[in-house]
Amino acid sequence: MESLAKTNLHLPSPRRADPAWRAKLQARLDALAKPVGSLGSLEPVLCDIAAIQCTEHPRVRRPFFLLFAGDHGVAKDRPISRYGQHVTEEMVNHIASGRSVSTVLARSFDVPWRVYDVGMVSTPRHPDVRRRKVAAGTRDFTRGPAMTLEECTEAIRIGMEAVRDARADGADLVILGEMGIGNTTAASALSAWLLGVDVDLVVGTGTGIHEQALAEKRLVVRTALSVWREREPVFPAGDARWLAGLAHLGGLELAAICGAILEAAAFGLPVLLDGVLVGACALWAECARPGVRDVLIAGHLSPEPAHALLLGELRKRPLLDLGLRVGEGSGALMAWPVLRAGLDVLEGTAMFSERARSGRDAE
Ligand SMILES: Cc1cc2ncn([C@H]3O[C@H](COP(=O)(O)O)[C@@H](O)[C@H]3O)c2cc1C
Ligand SMILES: O=C(O)c1cccnc1
Repeated sequence: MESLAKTNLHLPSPRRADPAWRAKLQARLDALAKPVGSLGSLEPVLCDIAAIQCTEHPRVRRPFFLLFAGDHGVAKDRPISRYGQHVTEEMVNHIASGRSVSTVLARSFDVPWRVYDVGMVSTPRHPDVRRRKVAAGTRDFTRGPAMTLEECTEAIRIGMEAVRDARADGADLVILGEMGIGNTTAASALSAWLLGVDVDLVVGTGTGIHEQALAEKRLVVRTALSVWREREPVFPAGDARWLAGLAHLGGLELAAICGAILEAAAFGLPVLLDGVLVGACALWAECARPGVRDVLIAGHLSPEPAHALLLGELRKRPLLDLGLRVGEGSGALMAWPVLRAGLDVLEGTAMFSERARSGRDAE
C-alpha cells in the first residue's frame, strides 16, 4: 500500500485571516464619500485582503503570474478536447514569449510572469520556460491513477517552491494559470469528487467540443471516478486521502497549482483565482487544509458548469462574469485591474463628512 510517509510531504497550515480587520475595513469603507455598500462585490474582497494582511490599508504592489503546464494521458487518443495534445507545447511557447491571451494581459498590466513545465509530453523550446518536468504527461486515469503519489507530491512541491521564489522576489499577490490540453476533463473529475455531485452537473464543453464528444467526456469522467472509488479504501484516512484523490484524478500542472495555493495560504499571500481549473485546485486545497479560502479571491466566473459550484462551495463571488473561457490565468489577469481599482479607491477617496454621512433619515 502506498503511504503518505513514503512521500514525506508536509502540507503547511494556512495563515488565518483576522475578522476584526475585516470589520474595521468595512467601517472605513462605509465612511468614504460614497453611498454605503456601493462598491458592491469589491467591498468584501477588500475586507478579505485587509483581514489577511491585518491592516486597514490593504495593499498589493507586486502581483506575480505563475503558470504551470502539463499534459493529460486521457487526452492522447480520445476526443475529449477540441484540440490535440501538441497544442500544449505551441501555447507554452506563445505564453513564454508574451504572445498568448494571458501574457498579453500580464504585459499590459505590468505583471511579471513565470512559466513552468511540470509535466508536458514534449519540451518547449522557449528558453524562459522553467524545466521542472516530473513526467512526460499523466497516465490515462480511466485505467488507474493519473500519477503516482510520488509524482503528485513532486508537482505539489514545485508549485510551493514557485510561490516561495516569487515571494522572495517581492510578490505580494499571486495569479495562477495553467495550460494543458484535456485538463477540463481532469478538473471535472476533481470537482465531481470534491463536491460530491453527479458528473452531468460538472462536465462542460471545455475548448468547445460538440454533443458526441461531450457524451464521451462524461463517460470518461464517470469511469475515472468509479476506478478511483474502487481503489479509494486502500488509502489511509487524513492527508493521504486528499493526496490520493488528486493523484488519481488530477494532473501534474493542477497538483503544482494546489501546492502554490497551499504555500501562498501559509504565507498569507492573496491568490487571485482564474477559471474552473484553478477553482478545482482551490477547493482541493481548502479540503486538504481548511482555512486556505481566507487568501482566495475569485477573479471571474467561467461558463464551465463546475465553476459556479466550486465558487459556491468556497463562498466566493467572482469579480467578473464575462463568459471568458480561455483559461491560462487570463480571467484572473483581466480581474486584476478591477481589484487594483478597488484598492486605489479605498486609499484615495475622501471621508464623508459627519453631516452627510447621517443621510436624509437624520434630517
Ligand atoms: C489554443 C488554445 C489556447 C488555450 N489556452 C488555454 N486553453 C485552455 O484549454 C485547455 C482546456 O480545455 P480542454 O479540456 O477542452 O482541452 C487548457 O489548456 C486551458 O488552459 C487553451 C486551449 C487552446 C486550444
Ligand atoms: O474555466 C476555464 O478556465 C476554462 C474553460 C474552458 C477551457 N479552458 C479553461
